[in-house]
Amino acid sequence: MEQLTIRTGTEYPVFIGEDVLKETGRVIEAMQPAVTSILLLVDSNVYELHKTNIHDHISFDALFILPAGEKAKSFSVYEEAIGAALEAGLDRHSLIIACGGGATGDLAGFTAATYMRGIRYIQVPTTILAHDSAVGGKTAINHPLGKNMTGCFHQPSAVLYDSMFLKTLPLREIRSGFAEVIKHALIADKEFLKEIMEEVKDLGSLNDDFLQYALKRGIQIKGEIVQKDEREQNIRAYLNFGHTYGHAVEAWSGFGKKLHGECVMIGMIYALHLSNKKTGLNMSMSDFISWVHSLGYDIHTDAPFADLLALMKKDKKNLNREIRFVLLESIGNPVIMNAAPDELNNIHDTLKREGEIL
Ligand SMILES: NC(=O)c1ccc[n+]([C@@H]2O[C@H](COP(=O)([O-])OP(=O)(O)OC[C@H]3O[C@@H](n4cnc5c(N)ncnc54)[C@H](O)[C@@H]3O)[C@@H](O)[C@H]2O)c1
Ligand SMILES: O=C(O)C(=O)C[C@@H](O)[C@H](O)[C@H](O)COP(=O)(O)O
Ligand SMILES: [Zn+2]
Repeated sequence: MEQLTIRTGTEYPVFIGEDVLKETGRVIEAMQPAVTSILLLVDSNVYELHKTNIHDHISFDALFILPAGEKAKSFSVYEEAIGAALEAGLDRHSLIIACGGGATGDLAGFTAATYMRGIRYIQVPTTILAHDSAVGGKTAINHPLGKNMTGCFHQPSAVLYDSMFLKTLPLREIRSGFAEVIKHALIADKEFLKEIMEEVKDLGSLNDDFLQYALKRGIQIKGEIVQKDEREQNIRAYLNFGHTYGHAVEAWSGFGKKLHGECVMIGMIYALHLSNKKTGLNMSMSDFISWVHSLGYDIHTDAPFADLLALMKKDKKNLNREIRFVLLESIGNPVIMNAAPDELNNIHDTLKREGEIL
């Protein structure tokens, strides 16, 4: 087990590796002021698959089982979660534990952030993708008009990332989650990207040690950015690389139909092409894209550009009605630039015409 520390407005530990779940009791006992009661919010699939371990290592006063995956990030489930907290009698010194993937973490974090104007929560991430979502304190639910449109920044009190959970992940979820690992490499660390591209040839047989290393490196990269800009006033937007076009595809497809990481991969390829045009990024796209294809990513959407544009016009990064994209000047060097609808349309058309990706 390894420990990282995230220092934002508050400071919290991230435990990562084997047997981390066993630390839950110790972590909660150390919290000040003392925790009065605990509500566990858990993804339904995770609860079915890991019930014994969850009951053995997490003690809680009330349990609320969430619909699996993205369905949890809705206004109706949010209302139910607040209801569960009220029925359980949670007070201002109570604790919510989020056990599941990014959807569970985002919903549980938002519930904790808003229940009685804010109580503490702990993240127990169970997916590869959640190396990203469990750290940094972005919480949210979706709106049909856009992804994560209602939410706030609320840092967890601790993150307990036990590798045992990852053993039951379906390949499609491994692939989705790994897109965010690749994102962290692209925005911050050229050597890390090289290592990943050399090491990872088959996402169905990832080496355990390499995976732990890659998740830890991803968390470090995210942590370094979030510590400098907790509330996305400037450089935190780099973590949104691939998300402008990606979130539009995700919303257009109907939340949960295409997975978040699948859409981020589409969005990253789009953003790399846009970077080639706008920043002069000098990157061999064909090597990268053939590696991405070999890992089984389906880089295809039927979404018409006009629909995606309407969604991108609502992106949270936009200012003064200008669409702002995170682009790369080189691997590891992101930059934020305005992008006009015409140039975005050109990239979309070119990629379609070449049949290369979209
Ligand atoms: N807050 C942030 O900073 C942040 C960062 C990245 C992504 N996100 C959000 O995270 C969400 C995606 O998260 P995700 O990819 O973890 O997906 P998820 O939470 O939707 O879970 C994906 C699927 O995997 C199942 N699952 C979870 N853990 C499992 C396990 N250990 N074994 C077997 N099945 C398991 C779930 O039941 C679900 O069906 C999106 O809503 C995205 O917007 C948030
Ligand atoms: O932590 C961040 O900041 C990110 O942008 C990480 C993203 O991977 C994540 O999907 C996040 O939820 C997107 O945030 P949003 O502000 O675009 O909704
Ligand atoms: Zn993301």
